[in-house]
Amino acid sequence: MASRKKPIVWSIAGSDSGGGAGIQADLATFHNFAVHGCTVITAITAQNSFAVGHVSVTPRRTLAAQINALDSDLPADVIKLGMLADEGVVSMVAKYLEGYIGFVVCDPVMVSTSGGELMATGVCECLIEKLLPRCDLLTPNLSEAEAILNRKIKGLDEIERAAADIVALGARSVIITGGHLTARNNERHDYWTDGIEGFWLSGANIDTLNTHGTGCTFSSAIAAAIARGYDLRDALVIAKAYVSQGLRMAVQLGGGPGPVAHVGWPQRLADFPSFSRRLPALGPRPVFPSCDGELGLYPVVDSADWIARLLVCGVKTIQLRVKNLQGEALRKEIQRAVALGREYNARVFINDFWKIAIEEQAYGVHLGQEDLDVADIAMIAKAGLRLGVSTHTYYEVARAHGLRPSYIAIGPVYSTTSKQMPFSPQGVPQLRRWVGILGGDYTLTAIGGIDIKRAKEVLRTGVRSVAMISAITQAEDPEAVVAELMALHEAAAT
Ligand SMILES: Cc1ncc(COP(=O)(O)OP(=O)(O)O)c(N)n1
Ligand SMILES: Cc1nc(C(=O)O)sc1CCOP(=O)(O)O
Repeated sequence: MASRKKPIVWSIAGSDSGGGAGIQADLATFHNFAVHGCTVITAITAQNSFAVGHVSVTPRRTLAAQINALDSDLPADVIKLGMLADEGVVSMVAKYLEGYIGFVVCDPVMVSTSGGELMATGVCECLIEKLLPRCDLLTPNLSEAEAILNRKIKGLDEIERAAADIVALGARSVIITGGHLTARNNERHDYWTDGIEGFWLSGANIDTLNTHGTGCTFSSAIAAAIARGYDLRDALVIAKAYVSQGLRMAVQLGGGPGPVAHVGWPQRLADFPSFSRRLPALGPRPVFPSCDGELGLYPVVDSADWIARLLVCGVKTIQLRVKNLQGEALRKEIQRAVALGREYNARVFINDFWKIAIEEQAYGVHLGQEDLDVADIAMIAKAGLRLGVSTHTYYEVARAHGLRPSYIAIGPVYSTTSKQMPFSPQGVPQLRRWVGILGGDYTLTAIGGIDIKRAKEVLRTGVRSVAMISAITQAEDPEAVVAELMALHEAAAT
């Protein structure tokens, strides 16, 4: 018998006879994420796109029988909680979760899109007391967050405080989603926090009436992405993209709001959110100049001597990545690199040292994700420098996308010996996926473990630039390697 490879996700939620929300939305989502969905049906609702007509809460014995049947044979990698109609259901689920060690995502379903009550009065308190402490992530919309906190959330500015207060009630983390209150700059902004750090995810404001099942789909997409091995922050980005895509593709099927569409892994950048630490300000964001065409071969070197040696060979993009100099010696190295760039009409990017790069009027700076926490991004844009940003995951791409940089670096494609990496190689298929998502809007470069042989398959993904350290700087004949790599880039461009 073949061994089990597919992750298992349970949905403990209500059935929606209309097929747009609840268990039905969860299973459609799980299928799209290639995880196996198991269900514990907590209630049967008779509903269509207009209204919830009838709710029948599952008898205790039937609820327990479903849980026991799954627990003994199909244990959950992740559990997603949806409609928990009454205190009995909440208590039984909470009891089961006492012995469960996996990740729990809870969508505190209270009211349907059509306005039907899906949680009895008083159950919210029980949920707060018994379930919240066992939730790794709670995904309330604004009105659910208001019900949990028993107060109105009056503006975008109050959302961060509300989220922190929900965490203080016991949930390990929370993301507050959607609602008219969160629209700004024609985007919708969701806020996540675990009480220690927090961030906003901003996505397109999709103008549709067909929003039935949005919350269920979002929470089950997060659960499925986590079961697939993604980190929580990546799962949030992927799930928001999945829902945006679903809203964009949604069609009206009955007379009322139609269901969110389930059309596979998100593919378009327009559906992906961007990330920001603080509430996005009203008005336009800083603008970075473009890189004036594809970057082509992109050596990353540690001295101005290397820059001089490679620019003579015709290299048109290069990065000074110095880790062992400071003070005047560092400034002199950067000054020389900038001057060489001017002399050879090449793009010279300065890694990390954005202040000196501005002072010396470099062509551009390259920043890693940690640098983004400390660099003055607006100042770099105002000085007219190009910005390149490293990315390794969905969350980091969302963060880069929030800045609209001049280029995005994707890595590591393969494992690298030039840098200690906390990330596994992304691989060529994922690079190809990134080229599909980002390539129409961003200049890209691929980095990490790429040598001449691998450069061929990397360039076949459609990426038009390969960045590399060791394949050039450790080569016996760097000039010959550079000539061959430049020819490969030229061939790929034609
Ligand atoms: C083109 C390119 N891509 C990625 C990196 C890595 O930058 P960063 O994450 O800042 O890490 P360090 O280079 O500082 O170790 C890069 N330098 N260039
Ligand atoms: C500096 C660096 N950044 C990476 C990233 O993925 O962000 S990979 C990497 C090292 C690239 O060196 P080599 O070409 O020798 O593998």
